[in-house]
Amino acid sequence: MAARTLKIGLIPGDGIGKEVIPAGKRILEALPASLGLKFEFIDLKAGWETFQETGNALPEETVSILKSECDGALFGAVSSPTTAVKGYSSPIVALRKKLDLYANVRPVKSVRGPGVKPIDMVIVRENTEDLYVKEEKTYDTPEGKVAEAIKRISQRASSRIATIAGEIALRRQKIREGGSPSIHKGPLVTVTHKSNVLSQTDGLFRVTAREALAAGRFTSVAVEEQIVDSMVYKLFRQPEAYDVIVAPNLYGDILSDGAAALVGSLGLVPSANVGEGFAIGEPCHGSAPDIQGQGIANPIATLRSAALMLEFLNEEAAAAKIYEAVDANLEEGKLLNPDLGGKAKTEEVVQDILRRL
Ligand SMILES: NC(=O)C1=CN([C@@H]2O[C@H](COP(=O)(O)OP(=O)(O)OC[C@H]3O[C@@H](n4cnc5c(N)ncnc54)[C@H](O)[C@@H]3O)[C@@H](O)[C@H]2O)C=CC1
Ligand SMILES: O=C(O)CCCC(=O)C(=O)O
Repeated sequence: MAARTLKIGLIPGDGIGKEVIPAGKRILEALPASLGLKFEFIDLKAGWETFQETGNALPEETVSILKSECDGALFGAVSSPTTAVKGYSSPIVALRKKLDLYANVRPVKSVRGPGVKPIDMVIVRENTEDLYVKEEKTYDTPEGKVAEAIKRISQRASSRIATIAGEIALRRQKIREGGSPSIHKGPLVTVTHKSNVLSQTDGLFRVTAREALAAGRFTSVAVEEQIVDSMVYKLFRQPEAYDVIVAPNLYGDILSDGAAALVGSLGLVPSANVGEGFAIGEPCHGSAPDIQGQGIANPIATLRSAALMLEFLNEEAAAAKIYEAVDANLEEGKLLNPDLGGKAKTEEVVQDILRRL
């Protein structure tokens, strides 16, 4: 069999992005040759440091190389400022839109072990609209300043995100039927929203998602809905109840960081930004300035993001190898980074996982 060569863009960004993306590259390079996969890597720039050097947080070259040369990419994290800086705009938010990576898929899974609450869910977050259209303005009134933001929800985006959520639920069910142990009995998609208050925007998301999931091919998928605030409550009390969650952009972002706390650390939770035939693996965490430069960032979210990217590039066997090696490290629990209560450095965890691969 001729080897398939995948061209992967590497965008470390800022802070611990620079510490974890090299680990993602190394795990791809270390995959067994028997899988028939080869990789070529292209280093690409984006982020706050890039903005300071060039005046542009997302150089046009990065976008054009991703579009014209790459099969996929790994994105670390960027340090976006919390106060407006003229000319700066979050490069990852822009990339998702420019490449039409309409789904942000975030699996959250606990480690198997005695006394550990089993959690195995995927949060499927809409990735192109909602408040992330970033159409904001501030104006003066006699009572002081007022700021406004547009929350845009479209039928098209809501329908396609619910459709991919349904497909992911079916795919998970198929893996279970293949004999993988699971805490879930059948495929379930939970649609989350706040349409009791935002009846137009979240109302459109809710109705459209339910319509998409009513399609014939999803008849085996149970569909539930849950208002986002009580969803947080139930997520914390009964996380094992969730299989696939589909959410508008901002709720999906918030829910997935919350869910990360349930499985031990943001440093464990991966994501993939998925479009038609293209995927960017991206850890859910940010640039973690509080630990940057110490060599202690947990690389696992990035390693799992590399695997997730491979899954969406139809390389499930290669992805499974990475998941197994990571799970073996966590289940043994001897070499853990400080976010999980251990003392290991990033490099030690990477070495341990590479050895298991
Ligand atoms: N996709 C992206 O590029 C994202 C970027 N950010 C940016 O990151 C910066 C910092 O944001 P924060 O709110 O502090 O969120 P953060 O996710 O960077 O950090 C939150 C907490 O989790 C810890 N943490 C995160 N990843 C970890 C890892 N791999 N290993 C061990 N501990 C880890 C951090 O040390 C910190 O205590 C901001 O400038 C923000 O704009 C935030 C989220 C996503
Ligand atoms: O800080 C940034 O530039 C982007 C933060 C993005 C983020 O949290 C997300 O939506 O995944």
